[in-house]
Amino acid sequence: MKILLTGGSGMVGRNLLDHATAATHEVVAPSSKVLDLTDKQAVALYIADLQPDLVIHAAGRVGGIHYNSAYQTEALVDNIEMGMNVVMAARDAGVPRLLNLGSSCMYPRDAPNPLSEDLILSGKPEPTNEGYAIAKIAVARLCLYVSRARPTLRYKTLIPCNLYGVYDKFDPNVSHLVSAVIAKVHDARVNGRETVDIWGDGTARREFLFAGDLADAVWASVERFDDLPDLMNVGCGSDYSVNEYYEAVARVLEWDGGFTHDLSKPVGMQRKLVATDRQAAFGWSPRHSLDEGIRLTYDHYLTIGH
Ligand SMILES: NC(=O)C1=CN([C@@H]2O[C@H](COP(=O)(O)OP(=O)(O)OC[C@H]3O[C@@H](n4cnc5c(N)ncnc54)[C@H](OP(=O)(O)O)[C@@H]3O)[C@@H](O)[C@H]2O)C=CC1
Ligand SMILES: C[C@H]1O[C@H](OP(=O)(O)OP(=O)(O)OC[C@H]2O[C@@H](n3cnc4c(=O)[nH]c(N)nc43)[C@H](O)[C@@H]2O)[C@@H](O)[C@@H](O)C1=O
Repeated sequence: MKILLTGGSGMVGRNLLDHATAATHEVVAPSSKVLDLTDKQAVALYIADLQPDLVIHAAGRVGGIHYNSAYQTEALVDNIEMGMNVVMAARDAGVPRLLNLGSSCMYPRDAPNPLSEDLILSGKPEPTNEGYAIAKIAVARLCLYVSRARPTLRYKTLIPCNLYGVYDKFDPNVSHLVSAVIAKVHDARVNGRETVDIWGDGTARREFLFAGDLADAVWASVERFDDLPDLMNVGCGSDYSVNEYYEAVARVLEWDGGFTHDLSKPVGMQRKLVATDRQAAFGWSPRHSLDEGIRLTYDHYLTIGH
């Protein structure tokens, strides 16, 4: 198939391109310099000209809790513009299949865990990523509306839990938990520091999936697209406390220092574990343990000049 991949230079996009299945398709992955997805007309012309069989929308303006709470305008506007432009251009060009990436941030702050797909829009999102969540919900809903109005077009959304992995972002201004902890513990290790700071009291819980596993789930969804539900969580089915993620990184990086807690930092949702019933029924599950994923991510981190 001829596949348009947006976000090909990002963590998810690069893991998708590295996956063996990518080589069995014609994957076209324009960079943001070639195709700015916030430019509605450029996107419409590009997709009408390319006429892909499938679009994988993996582009996004995304950062961890600090970025998303500090840049709510950009998180809302960029993600909603990119998503609307890509979905509407695909619809108008008659692209038959589209796979959109949402996020577990779409779920209401106070929804019961594990978070099942029917809970979307059942309550207010987490304030620290409200703009991002609204954009993600809007684009996921747009996919549903387009498919309902034109049944020959199947536009579906995967809802990944938090992600980490090779090609992740390690800058503390934009990084998510696991990549941030790897950078902080590495810094303590090489500079002989005895303590590392944890944001919050460390009791919040998170589910982190290795990005290589998400890529595998996306390709499995592409290969068995007609069996895929319109909306499906992608997760590892278990979560850990923030404190436990710090302990896991210290274990893998073989650092035996201590931890302090900075209670002035944002904490976000107390828990964010996605339900994996639909994922199990679809017949997919992740392969990497947390320690294996941290090891692979750290090996990558060391290759990029640290
Ligand atoms: N990371 C996570 O924990 C999670 C991520 N997701 C979702 O997965 C997707 C990928 O995330 P991730 O790989 O981590 O993100 P990254 O920040 O690593 O990559 C984002 C990608 O989007 C591209 N992009 C951003 N703005 C534009 C634009 N205006 N035009 C064209 N391309 C643009 C970037 O290109 P460039 O570098 O050129 O700007 C980059 O390729 C996103 O939709 C995100 O919301 C969902 C759940 C968790
Ligand atoms: C995937 C989803 O996830 C994002 O929300 P989030 O899950 O809250 O993001 P996070 O991974 O950055 O934080 C997870 C938890 O970890 C704690 N924490 C401790 N110490 C550090 C630390 O040093 N850095 C960070 N970032 N968090 C820390 C932090 O206090 C919080 O409790 C959305 O913005 C959005 O990007 C989105 O799509």
